[in-house]
Amino acid sequence: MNFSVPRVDDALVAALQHKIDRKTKPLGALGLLEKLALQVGRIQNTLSPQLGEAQMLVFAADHGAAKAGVSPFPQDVTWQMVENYLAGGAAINVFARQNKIRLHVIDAGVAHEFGPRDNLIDAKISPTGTRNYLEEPAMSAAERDAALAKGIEIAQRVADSGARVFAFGEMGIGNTAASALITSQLTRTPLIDCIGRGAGLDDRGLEHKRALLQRAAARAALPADADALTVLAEFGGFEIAMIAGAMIGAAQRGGLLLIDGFIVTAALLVAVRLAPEVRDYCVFCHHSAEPGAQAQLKSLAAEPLIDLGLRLGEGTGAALAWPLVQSAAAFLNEMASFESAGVSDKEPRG
Ligand SMILES: Cc1cc2ncn([C@H]3O[C@H](COP(=O)(O)O)[C@@H](O)[C@H]3O)c2cc1C
Ligand SMILES: O=C(O)c1cccnc1
Repeated sequence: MNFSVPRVDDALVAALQHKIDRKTKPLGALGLLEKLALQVGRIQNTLSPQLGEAQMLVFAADHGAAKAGVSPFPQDVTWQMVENYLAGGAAINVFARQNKIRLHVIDAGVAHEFGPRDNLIDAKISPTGTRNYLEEPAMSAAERDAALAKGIEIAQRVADSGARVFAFGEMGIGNTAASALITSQLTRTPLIDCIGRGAGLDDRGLEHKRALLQRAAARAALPADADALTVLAEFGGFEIAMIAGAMIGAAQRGGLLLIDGFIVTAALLVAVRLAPEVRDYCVFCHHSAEPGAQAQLKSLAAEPLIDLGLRLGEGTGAALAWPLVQSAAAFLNEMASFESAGVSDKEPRG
């Protein structure tokens, strides 16, 4: 499999910074939007970046450990929510419609037979979801590699239709637990600091999730320096693996990556271990309320654009932040400069 991603070009950094600085505003006055404009220009290697329509890829899959009680919701909610996406009724449907984002729903391994359906991409790695990592590795090396390859292929296919902006979302009951295990291992953070309430566990449920995940980590007994591929196969899930692949595929095509929530960022931790260059294509959209997000963002040196206290996933944080990304490109392309507007940029001297 080819994980190689080109480095983001820095040939235009000085020219982009000059263009940003000559806009009719005090230096740096557009704050984070200025960094974003510079990043978008660098990724597209132009002073006039064009974003076009954003593509939201929502990957769904089931987790064997869900039946052990790591989530307050039953596993069936995964396929039921996929039906909700297809019917247009979930939060991500609403925000994608509102902000004119194209939604792609991908079955990476949901334990449910959907049959042939319009608007559902069938990329099932297994008809039953991952295995229970409390007992054995969640996936085989072959399954993991198939999921990564499929993710690369899907993102590249979307890129080849002309897309330049990719957002990632997920649905999979139990996937905050898998993400906690991955995050703890790849950022070398104590597991306890990576485990949160997910879809809404109460205090007792949280204690139970902590105990189960400590058991899972003890069973896997990975060395501290275990590589990302091993960690991914150990804890899953198929949606996380496919998102990691899709991130690599999108970056290989020079796309801008909009990163949402805790699970998507766990997938990114895997992707950057496989291809470190992916990091520079990422815009961190929303600061997840899951406690493990702290370790993720620190390890990626990331500063999310917004914090609305969301703890939903589905790509909602990315969909909500998309207009800000558009604003960054718009000011770079459309705002007048001191010269073009005839605005004085200095006190006259002498
Ligand atoms: C109705 C419903 C809709 C959702 N949409 C996203 N999630 C979110 O919750 C799940 C992760 O939480 P946990 O690890 O605790 O199961 C994921 O599916 C995630 O996308 C949802 C969860 C539910 C219940
Ligand atoms: O931050 C997330 O992505 C998240 C948090 C809780 C539940 N589902 C997703």
